[in-house]
Amino acid sequence: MDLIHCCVRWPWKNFPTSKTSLFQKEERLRHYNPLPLTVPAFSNRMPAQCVFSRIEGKGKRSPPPPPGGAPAKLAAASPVASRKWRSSAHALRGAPRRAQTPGSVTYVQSNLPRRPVPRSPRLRPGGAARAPGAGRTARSHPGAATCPFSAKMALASGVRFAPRALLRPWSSPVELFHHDRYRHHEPPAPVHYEDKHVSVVKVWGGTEPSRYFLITARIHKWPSGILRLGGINGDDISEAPRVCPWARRWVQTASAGPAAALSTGAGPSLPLFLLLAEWVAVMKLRNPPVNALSLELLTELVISLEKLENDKTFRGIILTSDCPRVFCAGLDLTEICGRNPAHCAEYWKAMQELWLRMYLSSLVLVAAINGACPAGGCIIALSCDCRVLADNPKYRIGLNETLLGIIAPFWLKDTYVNTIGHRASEQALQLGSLFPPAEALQVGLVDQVVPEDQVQSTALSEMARWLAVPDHARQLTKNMMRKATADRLLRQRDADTQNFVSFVCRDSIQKSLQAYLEKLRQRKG
Ligand SMILES: CC/C=C\C/C=C\C/C=C\CC/C=C/CC(=O)SCCNC(=O)CCNC(=O)[C@H](O)C(C)(C)COP(=O)(O)OP(=O)(O)OC[C@H]1O[C@@H](n2cnc3c(N)ncnc32)[C@H](O)[C@@H]1OP(=O)(O)O
Repeated sequence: MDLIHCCVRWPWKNFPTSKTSLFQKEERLRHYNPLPLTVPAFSNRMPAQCVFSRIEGKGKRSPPPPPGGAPAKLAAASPVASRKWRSSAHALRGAPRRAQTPGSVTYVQSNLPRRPVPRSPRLRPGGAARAPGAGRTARSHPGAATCPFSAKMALASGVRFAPRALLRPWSSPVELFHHDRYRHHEPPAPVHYEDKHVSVVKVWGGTEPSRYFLITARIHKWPSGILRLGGINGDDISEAPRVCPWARRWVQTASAGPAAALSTGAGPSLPLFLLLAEWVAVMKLRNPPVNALSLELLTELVISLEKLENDKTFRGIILTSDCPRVFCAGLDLTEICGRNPAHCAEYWKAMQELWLRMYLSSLVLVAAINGACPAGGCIIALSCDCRVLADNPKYRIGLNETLLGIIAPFWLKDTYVNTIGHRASEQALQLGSLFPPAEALQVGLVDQVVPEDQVQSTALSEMARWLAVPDHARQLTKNMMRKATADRLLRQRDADTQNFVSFVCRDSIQKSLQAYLEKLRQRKG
């Protein structure tokens, strides 16, 4: 099994959603001293992923910070680092204006006016209908002189934003643009911003109401090349054909996870205005040939889930398969065929544990089903919050236990009923139905059926949609919906294990399992 850390642009975890909190933050920010802040580093926990950067002056570029330097320190200080870092604006008040290090990453913010700025609506989406005074707001902002990037962005997009918005360390006009689109329920559209230092070639929005986006940026002052950051299309993170070495390194390390990016010290030195923070793990099942749930794989899955649950950096997991044509073949029949009762018991306990962990996981679990998904494979998928199935008639999904001469235990049945309803489950369970994609969608077993090459990207889109909901509310709701089903197993866990062991150890069942395995092997030949 593989754990791949994949970046999903997700800036909103700490973003105030209610009008009051938004207002409070604005009020605080209004009184910030407009001194330029040198951002010493970044932390993957910072709510601010967007760091405007500018290459100041014509001097030599400063080298990237050494490994274990400021970034590592800040990361170590995390999660309070971001708070400290934000409040450093206060600390700097009254301090002499610092000379900017050429090439250092700085916030684009300066000389903010203290006059009130219209607050609502904060932004208006750009496009043809430019909001009245859009350009004026940005141009008349004294900081605009030293901040052509933001001014131009405002002009180009036609959005009207308060200059102080630039102070908000967790946000940028680009983000605000999308946030606003989100609020107004408008479809996202590519936008184009220009500046002599940086041009954002395109901002690829997700489908509403997701708030992720991928940014393609050209960095003029660096050896030219287009750098695509983000990864909502699944795999664009390493697509950096001709970028400066720092950028390349950052992109490479970023795909290995935030920790790796930090440990090289590559992140903060980049002249990029986008840093990625919130992380989604992509878990790839890799137990060839068919990802049968062996005891080892079950154990691995349980451990990985626990790790990810405990690591507050993660908010979601995309579960998919690394084996061609098969998502998961369900229980590894060799683990229950010809084995002693103790082994069968251990095996079944591991299966229960995995189901309980997945079913009640506080993370968002999205199944990107890129292959056949029978029996236990289907249960793994049903334990997720959302399922995206590749549109291939060979990729069938369902609980086919009866065809093997065995019976789905009550908690498998409950999971089925909770997903597709009683009558459909009654029918499908008795018949051991395996649904092709179109039928699976119709019956409600999966949420989306998409072409095979779009499974991962759709799963990411789905993930963004689920992550758009505040964690606590989503988690409590999930718990409310699923707890009773999980509790039922928790109450009878030992009895269920005994049932399973005595059932599968029966001679008749062993014979039918053997025959089924034999049939599978012969079918191959
Ligand atoms: C009143 C109540 C009382 C008691 C209740 C208590 C307990 C209930 C008891 C039991 C409940 C148990 C619940 C079980 C849930 C399950 O998951 S059972 C497993 C069901 N799985 C299947 O039916 C899937 C079978 N496999 C396939 O259909 C195909 O292999 C698949 C479509 C997945 C892939 O097809 P293909 O790519 O063509 O591969 P092959 O068929 O050629 O297979 C390649 C090799 O893999 C071996 N294999 C396949 N599936 C399994 C498996 N599940 N376990 C182990 N091995 C498997 C196959 O034999 C081939 O092996 P070979 O290479 O030939 O050695």
